[in-house]
Amino acid sequence: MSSAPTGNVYDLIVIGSGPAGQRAAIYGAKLGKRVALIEMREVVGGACINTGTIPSKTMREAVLHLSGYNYRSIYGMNYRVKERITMADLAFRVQHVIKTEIDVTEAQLSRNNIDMFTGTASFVDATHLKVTNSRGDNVYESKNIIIATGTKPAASDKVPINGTTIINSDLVLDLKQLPKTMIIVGGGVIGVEYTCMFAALGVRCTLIERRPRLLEFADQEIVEALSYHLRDSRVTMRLNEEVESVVENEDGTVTALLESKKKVQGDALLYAVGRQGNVDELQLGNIGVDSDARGRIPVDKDYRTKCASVFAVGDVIGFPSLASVSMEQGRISAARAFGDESILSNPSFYPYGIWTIPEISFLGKTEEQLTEEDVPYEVGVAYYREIARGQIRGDTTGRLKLIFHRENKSILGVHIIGEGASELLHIGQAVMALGGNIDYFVETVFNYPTLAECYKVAAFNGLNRLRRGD
Ligand SMILES: Cc1cc2nc3c(=O)[nH]c(=O)nc-3n(C[C@H](O)[C@H](O)[C@H](O)COP(=O)(O)OP(=O)(O)OC[C@H]3O[C@@H](n4cnc5c(N)ncnc54)[C@H](O)[C@@H]3O)c2cc1C
Ligand SMILES: NC(=O)c1ccc[n+]([C@@H]2O[C@H](COP(=O)([O-])OP(=O)(O)OC[C@H]3O[C@@H](n4cnc5c(N)ncnc54)[C@H](O)[C@@H]3O)[C@@H](O)[C@H]2O)c1
Repeated sequence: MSSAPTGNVYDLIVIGSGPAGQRAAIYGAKLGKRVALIEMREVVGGACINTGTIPSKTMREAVLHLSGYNYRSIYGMNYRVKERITMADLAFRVQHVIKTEIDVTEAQLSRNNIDMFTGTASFVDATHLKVTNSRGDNVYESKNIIIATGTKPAASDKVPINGTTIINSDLVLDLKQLPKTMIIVGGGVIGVEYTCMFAALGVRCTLIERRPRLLEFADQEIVEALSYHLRDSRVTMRLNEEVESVVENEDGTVTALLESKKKVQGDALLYAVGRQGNVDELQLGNIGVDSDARGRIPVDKDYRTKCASVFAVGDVIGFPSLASVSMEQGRISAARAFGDESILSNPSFYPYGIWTIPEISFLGKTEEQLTEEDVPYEVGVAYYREIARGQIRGDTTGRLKLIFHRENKSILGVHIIGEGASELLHIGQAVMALGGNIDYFVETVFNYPTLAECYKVAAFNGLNRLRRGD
């Protein structure tokens, strides 16, 4: 065993400063422990602040604002806040928010007396880490180590990412100009979110997905509603098609070669076929821990790896790979490391927010899952077009769908597509988590005119169907 200098001994060391690592470190500090956080990048925040969640959600906001997209149903299809939107317009707002988020995060970490070290961490053994940076190596020691190293975009030898015409989700803002046509490979969350943004900017998009449907974990009816919007935005969807390779053409365009021998040409291509865990640098073999082919580390319910002193949280452990859930896993792992059982969090109530245009949000079961499980359910739906706030906001295509048990009327799922979906979902989440049933919505008065009214309308609709025995 290598020993660390006395000053380098901590109660807890966290590797990675994304949402999982930040929350683990702060929770440890709040328990009064001496905590160090190691980050290989020059800036804190991980994929969440620097390349993933925050940039993509800020870009979406800029797209919606500048394109006037949300108000076209009121002022006409030609309504724009700015003609000729450039990548620089989008990057301007994104860089501002990234900088602010980094500042806020650094302040939180330093306020909690967390020691920050820049460098790449690797395991020497179960309680010692080597941290390497341009100035050399240092060894740190702790009885508790939390891996929160996140993921990077999956790559292929046959897809030459060049940062200009062939990009992955880390490089979207490096595009010098908006392409006229764009190919998006992968109909998962990243591919679909960016397709919506580029389509709202007037880019002709072709979305290629090897499975028969997009977002396969979401409710089918909601995905069908989204597909309607994609087609309406002139997106061509090629489902059941796998991209085998991508080539750069002499005229500067790119061509995706499909397994079916078809070819799709475009000005630019976004490759979004999943993510790969950041485990290569960690030397997990030195602590007897394995990762799978996608770089995911197996853990138990407390996020402990096979090596008792080492936990793993966030995207590096796989599904659901969300910033929200990564934060919670970070807190729980730090708590468990010090025998604190006080945080109880039920994964069945974890929500999903997909920032498509319009956005989608859901929690609980889908109709397909309940049918598979032979659960007797009924559905109540409210359409935004029937809700005053929907008309006021100019979103007349949204809908909220409540799924509830036919016998005890407990809420089994809430699925929303439409502006405000991700915020609106939390009402259903609270009722579900607190064990309420659909009667709550019937008996409760909501502010008017708000989208919350959808819950009441959907509840009445569902109960009427139940009575009629539809
Ligand atoms: C385009 C995109 C959009 C997204 N949108 C959303 C969204 O809307 N909502 C949502 O909830 N989630 C979203 N996500 C997912 C979200 O970003 C991740 O779930 C979250 O960032 C995972 O947090 P993490 O802490 O596990 O890892 P990360 O945020 O990836 O952070 C890991 C950190 O560890 C560092 N690191 C890696 N290896 C080492 C090492 N050996 N030594 C030192 N440091 C190391 C990395 O440099 C990085 O800073 C999105 C992701 C992407 C890519
Ligand atoms: N709003 C959010 O919460 C949000 C937003 C973005 C990303 N994320 C997280 O990031 C993670 C990664 O997202 P992602 O979209 O890259 O991965 P993903 O695994 O969700 O989707 C990748 C898609 O690409 C398809 N695919 C793979 N190879 C292909 C090929 N050769 N040709 C055609 N299609 C192919 C797959 O079938 C799959 O549907 C997700 O797990 C998600 O949790 C979350």
